[in-house]
Amino acid sequence: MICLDAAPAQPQNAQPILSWNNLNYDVKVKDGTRRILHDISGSIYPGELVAIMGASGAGKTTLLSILSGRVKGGRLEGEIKFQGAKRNPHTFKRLLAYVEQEDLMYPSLTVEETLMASAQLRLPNGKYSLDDKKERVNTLLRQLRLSQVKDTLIGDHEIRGVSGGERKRVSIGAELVTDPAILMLDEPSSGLDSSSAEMVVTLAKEMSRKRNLCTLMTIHQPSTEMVAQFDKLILLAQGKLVYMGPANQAVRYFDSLGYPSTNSNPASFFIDLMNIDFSSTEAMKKSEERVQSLADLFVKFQDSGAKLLPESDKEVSGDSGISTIVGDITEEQANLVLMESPPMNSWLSEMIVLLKRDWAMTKRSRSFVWGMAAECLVMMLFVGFVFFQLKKDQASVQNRVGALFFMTLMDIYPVIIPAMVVIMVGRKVLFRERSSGTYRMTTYFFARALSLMPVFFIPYMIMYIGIYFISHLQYHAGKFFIHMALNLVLLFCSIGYAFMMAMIVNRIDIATTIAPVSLACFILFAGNLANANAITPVLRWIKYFCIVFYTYSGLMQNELHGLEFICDPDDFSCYKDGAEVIEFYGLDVVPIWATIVINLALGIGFYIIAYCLLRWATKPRFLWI
Ligand SMILES: Nc1ncnc2c1ncn2[C@@H]1O[C@H](COP(=O)(O)OP(=O)(O)OP(=O)(O)O)[C@@H](O)[C@H]1O
Repeated sequence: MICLDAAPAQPQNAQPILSWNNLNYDVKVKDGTRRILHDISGSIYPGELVAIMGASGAGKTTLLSILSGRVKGGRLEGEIKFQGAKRNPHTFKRLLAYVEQEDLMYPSLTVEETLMASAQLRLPNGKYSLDDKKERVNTLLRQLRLSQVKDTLIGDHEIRGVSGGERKRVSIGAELVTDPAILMLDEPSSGLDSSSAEMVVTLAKEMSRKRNLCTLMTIHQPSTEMVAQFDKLILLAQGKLVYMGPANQAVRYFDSLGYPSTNSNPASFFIDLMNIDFSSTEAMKKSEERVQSLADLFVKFQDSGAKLLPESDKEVSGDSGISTIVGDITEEQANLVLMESPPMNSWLSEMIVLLKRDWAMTKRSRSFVWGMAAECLVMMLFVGFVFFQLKKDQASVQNRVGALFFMTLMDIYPVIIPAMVVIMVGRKVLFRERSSGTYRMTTYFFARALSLMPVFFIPYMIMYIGIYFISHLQYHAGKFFIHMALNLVLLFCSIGYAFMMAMIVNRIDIATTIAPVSLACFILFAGNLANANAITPVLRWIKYFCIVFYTYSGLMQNELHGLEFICDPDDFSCYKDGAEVIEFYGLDVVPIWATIVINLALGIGFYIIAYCLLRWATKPRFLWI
């Protein structure tokens, strides 16, 4: 039938790094289930560059997701072995470098910072010193042709950064900086021009050879030059395997089946052969029959035990200047793979790296940092001068009540919504990093919270101090520090609340709609707009869960106790002293110390809930076999 070579392509005793048998994958559709992959078997070896090709919808991404252990939903059957044994999820995750189609990185970090953070988080400190990690990053920058742009920001649609091709290479670099055994790339050429796409494939080849790394990528329609770089092809059509073998034998294989090449680009020829023609019912039926026949013939071919060998044992790729040895991986190379996953670094060192990374990003969010500082300065002057040098008359009672209420509002509205947006921005990167086990969730959470705090705490403290002295609240050291403590604890609660909301809702537009509504409830029960004692008993208890109520109550008691007001003896409705005001507003129920302690406890509660939600929401729910 076809020209077959007797000898195997791999060394006799070489062990595949990854092998899979009879993979079947079904998903639920409206009228039952649909089989996406049919009985797919295969194996890949260290040092090989393997491409999964097929028309759109053939199942390439699904197969790659299954092999990487990242498929979600549906029903998966079959067997996958890593180095001849059942995969251990933890080990496999740490030895796999997976580059998603979308380049998920922080836009405000530079290329070098991105690679360095990956190296510091993922390379074990016990094995690599800081200098070793720097050296490794520098080598990678050179190998990935990124040295020229190492100080350029990654960028996105808002920040001008590196080009699309360079960004893809950084994504690859961030994964390769570790010692992976397998590199998987989902459509690495998508969105790139032909020369950038070719460069990515060339680099993948170079890395595979240099590091004895098995690289598996899905690719839609590569150029002839790119196909020439691949060692092995996996061709899928309608979820069925129609070819798996040396890349330079595929044309010969189909020719022997009676399908001579009709295109100078082999990839276009394969896609034409495997494509379903939807132009008419008849054309569709014919193309479906052809695909079925190709799949059946490949099963027969595999069952016959025959093997396809590359045309030549050695080829040298001229244009890249990279030595591409096809099909002659030595036995020693084939088995030279890490068996164990690298240990995780200590909690503290992880925390320091993440804090530095988050702080670098926070500092560069100039519009956010300066916007917050400017807002606090403007509000300090505005509020301070509206309530300028409060006296002891009856009008000053209203002004004190209003100034303190406004200050509590300032602690929540302008904090919660921007903080929530900042927390939600890096969500996709977090999912990617958690899927590859880059760090612990506790270190991520602490670093994120701690790096946000100064942006709010520093300008807010200046604002509180400014308003306090401009408005002439009671000049008493003890009262001043209690006033500061009450406001700072509310600020701490607000950031915790922002974390919680950001974890409950996963879309910024929904979160920014829901948050103001929930904040409105806080304000209603704060004790200013509605009298705390006069709210209907059915709802009155809500104030005890309201952070604003405690702060406002504390601020009012702190400021008003000890004040005597000028009161016309004929005016029965005037307040004689602060105690009367506090009593009238119903804010004398909880002592000041308790308002601070309760708010602190509620704030810590928000952070704990946010952390639990973070763990739950970002937990990878992948099918595992
Ligand atoms: N969870 C799912 N539910 C329903 N259909 C699914 C699901 N996952 C995959 N599919 C379908 O399975 C088929 C294969 O999808 P897959 O994304 O693997 O194709 P692909 O070859 O990577 O395509 P493309 O090149 O267009 O990205 C498609 O028809 C897709 O719609």
